[in-house]
Amino acid sequence: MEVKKFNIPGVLLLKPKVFKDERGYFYESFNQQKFNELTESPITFVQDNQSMSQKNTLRGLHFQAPPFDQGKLVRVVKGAVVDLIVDIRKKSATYGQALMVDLKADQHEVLWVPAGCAHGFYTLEEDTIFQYKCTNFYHKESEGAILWSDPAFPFAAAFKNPILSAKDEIALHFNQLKSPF
Ligand SMILES: Cc1cn([C@H]2C[C@H](O)[C@@H](COP(=O)(O)OP(=O)(O)O[C@H]3O[C@H](C)C(=O)[C@H](O)[C@H]3O)O2)c(=O)[nH]c1=O
Repeated sequence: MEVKKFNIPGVLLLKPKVFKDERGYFYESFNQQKFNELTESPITFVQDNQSMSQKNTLRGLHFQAPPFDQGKLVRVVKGAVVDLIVDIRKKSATYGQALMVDLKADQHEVLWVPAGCAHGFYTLEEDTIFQYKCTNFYHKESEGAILWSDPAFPFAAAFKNPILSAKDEIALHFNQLKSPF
């Protein structure tokens, strides 16, 4: 399996081996042993999520505060996204840094987003299906959101007038965030 690291510590892009034959393809989208070897820690997942979004939708930037913080192992099942990550770990050398990672269903890549990062994605195709494993359960009271278009991030220059939820329309500016990490 190929693995790519980024400037934000802990973020990993995994490219599993894809087996193709006359029927189509097969690949392991998650393998606990291989994942533990890569992250060098016994990370387990307790909840799987899936969302479908129209083209030009932006979901995020979201996180859950400890003790309900979530690491997410994300992938695109249909369509394509630009995955959006911001490091909100106060003691991190990359605190406030943003990352954009292209994820396309036909590339079969899986992205690990560690807890302590705000996460979102922007859809590039109609009916894009996004699937992800979470290391902690959903806990609404622990949810936090940062405004995707904050000038501290490069996202507003990249995406024009995306479809947003009411919650995401009014999220906090980054400089108002009191990060719980
Ligand atoms: C996240 C979540 C939501 N919900 C309910 C709450 C709402 O009634 C409905 C839609 O939730 P929301 O609008 O927060 O969904 P997204 O905007 O896709 O949120 C996600 O967006 C970005 C991409 C993330 O990384 C997070 O995993 C997650 O916050 O599903 C649940 O019942 N369980 C859950 O785990």
